[in-house]
Amino acid sequence: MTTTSSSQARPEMALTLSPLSIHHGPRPLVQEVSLSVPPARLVTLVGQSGSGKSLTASALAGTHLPGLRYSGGEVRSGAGVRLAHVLQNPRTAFNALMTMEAHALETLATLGVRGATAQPRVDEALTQVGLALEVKPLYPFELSGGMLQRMMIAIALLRKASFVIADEPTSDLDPRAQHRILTLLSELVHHHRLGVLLITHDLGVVAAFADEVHVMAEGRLVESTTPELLFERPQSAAASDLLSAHRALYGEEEFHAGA
Ligand SMILES: Nc1ncnc2c1ncn2[C@@H]1O[C@H](COP(=O)(O)OP(=O)(O)OP(=O)(O)O)[C@@H](O)[C@H]1O
Repeated sequence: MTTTSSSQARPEMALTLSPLSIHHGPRPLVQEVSLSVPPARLVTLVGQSGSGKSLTASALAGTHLPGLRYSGGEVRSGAGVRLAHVLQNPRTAFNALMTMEAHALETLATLGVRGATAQPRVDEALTQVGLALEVKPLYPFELSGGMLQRMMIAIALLRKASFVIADEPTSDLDPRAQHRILTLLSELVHHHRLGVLLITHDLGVVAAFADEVHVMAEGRLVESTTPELLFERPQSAAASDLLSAHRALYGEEEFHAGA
């Protein structure tokens, strides 16, 4: 989970990335990609493996990888707005020697919340993400991947993050656990005005949960549209390919939101 800054959130401003390019030596990995994640919207980023989604998302989360050359890519989100980065493999985000409660309390302590006021906040966040309070004394190895994903989201809530960047947050989970996490994120978007950038390989997820979809191919953003239009009239070859692959797996069913 990454932090940009502290103080008061201004949730009316979008999280934006000005045109970003990333090179590895002479090789372009991301080319002139800009993105905007408004509050209360679930924005998805799709594209074939290697198309540059994760590099773009991590740059938006403020992470620049060593050995790569970044140009442009200024991140703006309004003064004091906090971001949370929910990682593909949640286990790497936790300290193996700390309980869930210790993680949560440490998060609150960084915001100056300690002592008697901290405990009810922890319980509230765990309940919000559907985790039993019995997880508090448990260590990361004692929780499933899905529980750890929920815990990452609980920590994002404790940090009062206005935006969550989630890189295939459900790829390790079984379908039911996947659906629960995505439903939770979607509820936070629509009831708490959270802005979410979700990287996914699954156009079924796009159809069911996304407000917007951006398609990447070979390091470029090639299409930005709504899920409805993506399914009805894909404009780019990359979107058509993703759609054909999706239909080959799941059949010809038409788009329906909330599927
Ligand atoms: N640290 C790095 N050094 C060199 N090349 C890298 C590095 N990280 C990523 N790349 C390359 O950049 C390209 C884009 O990678 P990225 O991880 O953003 O793709 P992606 O669309 O997220 O793929 P996937 O869906 O498989 O996660 C790939 O060709 C990858 O091999």
